[in-house]
Parts: sequence; structure tokens; C-alpha cells
Amino acid sequence: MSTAPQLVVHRDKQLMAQAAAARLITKIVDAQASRGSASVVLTGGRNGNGLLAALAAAPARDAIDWSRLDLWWGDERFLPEGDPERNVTQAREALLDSVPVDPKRVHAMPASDGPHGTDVDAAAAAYAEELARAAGPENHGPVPTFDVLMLGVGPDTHVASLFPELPAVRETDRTVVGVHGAPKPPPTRVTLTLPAIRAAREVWLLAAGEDKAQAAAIALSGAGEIQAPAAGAYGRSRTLWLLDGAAASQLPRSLYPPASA
Ligand SMILES: O=C1O[C@H](COP(=O)(O)O)[C@@H](O)[C@H](O)[C@H]1O
Repeated sequence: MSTAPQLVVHRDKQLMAQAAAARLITKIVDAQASRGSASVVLTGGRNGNGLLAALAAAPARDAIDWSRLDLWWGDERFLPEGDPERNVTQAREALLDSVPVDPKRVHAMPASDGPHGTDVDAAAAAYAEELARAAGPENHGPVPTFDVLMLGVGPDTHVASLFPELPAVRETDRTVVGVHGAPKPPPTRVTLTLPAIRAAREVWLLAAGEDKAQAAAIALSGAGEIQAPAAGAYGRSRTLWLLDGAAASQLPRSLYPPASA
């Protein structure tokens, strides 16, 4: 069942990143207190990396027990290990190299020079198996119930590497698929599908900047998920859109929250 999106609009991009980082710290600490460990799905892109950099700079990051945190990715650019365009490379630079994460709990998606070579479909299947192995009987299907799954919203309404009208956004069975011919470089990618995204307790969509304004307005105004993948991303208990004023500037007034800062 879909959860109705809740919106929080912050003054600007920097404040949004800092507030989202604070929110994430609290979520992780609470999950670790109640379930022993936490699992978070990271996103690539400017807003996702901005949040990670804000988290790295937040003194409260030390409240997290980094050894009891599983990190997954919503998508990956299928490039060689260490390529600066890979989402995991950027996450390492923004945050992961400066905190004591357990390397065994950092579940990066495969690289194009990894065990599956350039076979992106095999790489996607391997990640699906890794997720299935991590899912317990208490979870809802072949992926763990992630505590928080974050998605940067692209200017064309894509989330993860689910681009409008491409086959990946139509997938209803598999949890991870290879993407061929993505309109944003690089063309070959690995992505979670909508069914995997919807297994998360909370899905947070990040949209900051003027170039996200139209995408946010379309996705939040009743568009279909095939044409606007962001519209199909929701969590089991909560779907939260975190925006800045610029990204919220084209939202219908009926959606604009009364007083957020
Ligand atoms: O390529 C990607 O783009 C989106 C959005 O990125 P942004 O720079 O426009 O914020 C991101 O969510 C995705 O993870 C990434 O692979």
C-alpha cells in the first residue's frame, strides 16, 4: 500500500542537506536502539552527496554506532572500481572514508571490472542475491526492510536509475536490474526496482535546486510512475519529500506545506 507523500521545504540547499543529515542520524540511532542495527540505502547525485557531506561535518555523527550499520545503494553507474563517477566512490569521499564503517556491511553494487565483467545483467542478479541473503523471515520478500531509503530526484523525474519509460521502471518481479541506454551518462547502470524500493520503512526523496522544480511538481501532481518514476517511490510507513525553496517553487499551492523552514 502506498503512503501519501509528506513534504518538508527548507530555505535552501545547504540547510536542506544539514537538516536531512540530522534527521538521518536520529533515524539510525533510533533503529539501532530498537532493533540492534540499522540499514540505509544511499543515493548518488548532487543532493545525496550533499547530505553525506553534511553528515560528515555534523558532530552528532558520533552518536551513530558505525559498526552496526548496513549501507546499500539504490543505483550505481556501471563503471570500473574507483571511477570518480561511481556513486560509491563519491560516497566514500563525502563520508565513508571518514567514519568507522564495517567494510563487510558496505554493500556496494558491482563494478564493470568486477567478477561479472561487463555483464551488467549478471551484476544486477548478483546484487539481488546479496539483498536476498540479507533479508530475514521478518522481512517482506527478498530484500531487507531498509530503515531509510534515499533517492535523489533527477530533473526528468528519474530516481535511482529508473528513467521515464525505460524497461527498468516497469519491472514488477526482480528487485535489481541492469539498465541499458540510460539518457543520463553513463548509459549502463544497475538499479533497485520499484518493488525493492517499496520494501523500505521510509523512503526519502531529495530535491534541491531550480532544475528539480518541474520534476517535483509533476511527480507530486498525480503523474504515473512509468512517465514519472519519482511518483512511484514510496515507503511502507512513510514517504518523505525533502525539498528546498527552489525545488518547491512550482508545486501547486495545495501541496505546499504551511510552515517549514
Ligand atoms: O545519476 C544519478 O542521478 C540521480 C539524481 O542526481 P542529481 O545530481 O540530479 O541530484 C541520482 O539520484 C542517482 O543516484 C544517480 O545515479
